[in-house]
Amino acid sequence: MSLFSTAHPNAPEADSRPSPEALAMRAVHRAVADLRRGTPVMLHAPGSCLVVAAAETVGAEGLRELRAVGDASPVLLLAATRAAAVFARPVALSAPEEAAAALRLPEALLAPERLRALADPTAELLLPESPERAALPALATQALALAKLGRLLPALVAAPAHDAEAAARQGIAVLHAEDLAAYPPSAATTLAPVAEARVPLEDVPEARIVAFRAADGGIEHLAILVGKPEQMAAEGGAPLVRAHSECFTGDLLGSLRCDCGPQLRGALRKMAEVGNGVLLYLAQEGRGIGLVNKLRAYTLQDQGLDTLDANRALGYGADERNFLVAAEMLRQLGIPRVRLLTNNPDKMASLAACGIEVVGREQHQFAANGVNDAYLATKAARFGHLLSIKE
Ligand SMILES: Nc1nc2c(ncn2[C@@H]2O[C@H](COP(=O)(O)OP(=O)(O)OP(=O)(O)O)[C@@H](O)[C@H]2O)c(=O)[nH]1
Ligand SMILES: [Zn+2]
Repeated sequence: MSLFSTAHPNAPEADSRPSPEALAMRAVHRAVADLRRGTPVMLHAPGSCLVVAAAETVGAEGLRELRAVGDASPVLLLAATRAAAVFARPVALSAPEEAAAALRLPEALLAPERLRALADPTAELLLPESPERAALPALATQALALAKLGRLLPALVAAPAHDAEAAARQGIAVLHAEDLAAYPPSAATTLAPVAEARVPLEDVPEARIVAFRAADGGIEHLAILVGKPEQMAAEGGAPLVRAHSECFTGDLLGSLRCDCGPQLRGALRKMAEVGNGVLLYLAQEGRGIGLVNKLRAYTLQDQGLDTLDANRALGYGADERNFLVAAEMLRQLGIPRVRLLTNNPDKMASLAACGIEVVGREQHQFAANGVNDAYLATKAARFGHLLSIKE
């Protein structure tokens, strides 16, 4: 029987439609993918529409499309921290919750390379004229949140619009603001194990890897199981667990800028020593800002900012992670109680808030290496990590 035959046993019923949640998630993914490609998308809420494109990816074609759909000339939306640097002075925000500012875009600035430079604090900012502030359009903060979901710089060309249907007819993805607001929790609940294999490791001969995939189409999260932690949990024990956020540079290349490599290998060695444990390898590169933005943050750190202020200069928060995914993986593995290998009290609180019983903490500190000393000191001083730092 052909896979495409309508008589296929798994063919959907004629009247079966995806659930509202599935449709909402699909709309977010399409919007994120379009922003990453430089295509405009439209955000829609009762009474307002905003058409936006990412300043770092949009090209001439995307700008033409955006202007064809927008009602007024576009402005540039920036996170408040980035706006302050562009205006070369702190931006007075009218309300404390206002985390964004808008900039007028005269024709000279409405060019892809100018927009990229305005968005990116590591680029040289050569402005033909001094920038002026514009009124912040409705849905601006939601639009910037969408850019962050795509791990893009929170910087968007934006124009108010009135007709979502006309935009859809032009092939522009339309996203309801409420679907975007509901997105992060709904994505974590769709996690499911998709593959499992025995993978003997240098330090852990008895290791298994279980890969979990979410319906968000993102990179899979991995659980590395040492020994039989599920059995220990079933008998009421609390296995050793490390929730480790991916760090391409530290984990894979042995970068000296951070402590991730030693923490990863050290956690696995510790679990091998005690006979069991779970290392959750979470696809949360750069504390959730993605590898590209982490590299930008490193450039800013070489210019004198610390790891926290570098994130803020990019328009991101100090730590964009949540541990819903980690909690869901533990639940599905049958491990509701854990002893956590960490120096980060927020990680413990965050897992506990997601329903995991954290019965204890094991210190997970490794000696500074001469390059990461300031990074570790910042973690202790500004993130509240429980590290003992030698003066
Ligand atoms: N944005 C940013 N991310 C970084 C930087 N250095 C390391 N990271 C990322 O930070 C994450 C490492 O965090 P973890 O080791 O999981 O956790 P932690 O918050 O340090 O807490 P511990 O459990 O005590 O290690 C990884 O995703 C790294 O890519 C940096 O300078 N900037
Ligand atoms: Zn790292």
